[in-house]
Amino acid sequence: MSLTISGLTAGYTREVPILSGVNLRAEEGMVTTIIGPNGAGKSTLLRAVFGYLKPASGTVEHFGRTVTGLEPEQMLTEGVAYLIQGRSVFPSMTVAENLELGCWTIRRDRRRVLDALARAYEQYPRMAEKRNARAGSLSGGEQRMLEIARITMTNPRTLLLDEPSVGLMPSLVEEVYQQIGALKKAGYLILLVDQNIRKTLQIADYVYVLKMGANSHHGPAAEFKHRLADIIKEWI
Ligand SMILES: Nc1ncnc2c1ncn2[C@@H]1O[C@H](COP(=O)(O)OP(=O)(O)OP(=O)(O)O)[C@@H](O)[C@H]1O
Repeated sequence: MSLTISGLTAGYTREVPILSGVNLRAEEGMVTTIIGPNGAGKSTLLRAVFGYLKPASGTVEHFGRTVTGLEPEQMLTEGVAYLIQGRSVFPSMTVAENLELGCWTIRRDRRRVLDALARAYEQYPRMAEKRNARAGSLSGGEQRMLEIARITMTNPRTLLLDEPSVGLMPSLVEEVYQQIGALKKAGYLILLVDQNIRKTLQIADYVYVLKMGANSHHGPAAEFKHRLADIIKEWI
């Protein structure tokens, strides 16, 4: 099962397309990473897949269903979750309340919400310990853990992760990547964008390089570890 993007063209205005005919295929149980120079359109691609931007053309298929142009709420229902770039916890709300906010698509079914909370506490014991603490009192790494836990509350199959390690000190980056490793083991399809290319290549199975909104290279991560220096030279 896969997420397949074909010929996707999208932008923030009609006049200026940022993505021009992007193709990508990401598989279940694998981490697919998108790398490229600043402004290449990596975050824009995730936004266009999740429905924050309407594609001008092209298609997105998720686990055999066409999901092109659906709204973000519909994408959640389709089993796609999105970790947005930057901080997204509500600092004055508790950890438990933040997690409940992640239950958007199942919010009317209290039983399912409670089950989802129980699952999250089992998977993230630190969140269980701090369930009544204000999210703003957590460390930067714990806040990121809360954000990742929150996007799994609706039981998605696919996680779109935009810059999960940005702004974190190295030991916390390590923690976040361990978490992503655990999510991969759990079988999620993960599409990852992160400035920390070295870390992404350690965890990735497959790599796509975007340049100026279009495909440049792609291949198994193992190949990229040797070619990375040459590829980055091309960006400068
Ligand atoms: N909200 C926005 N409105 C208009 N243009 C935007 C917006 N966000 C990004 N852009 C433009 O879209 C292009 C691609 O940006 P995007 O953030 O997708 O690149 P990126 O590859 O993720 O870069 P970075 O690694 O720097 O985050 C850039 O030219 C950027 O200026």
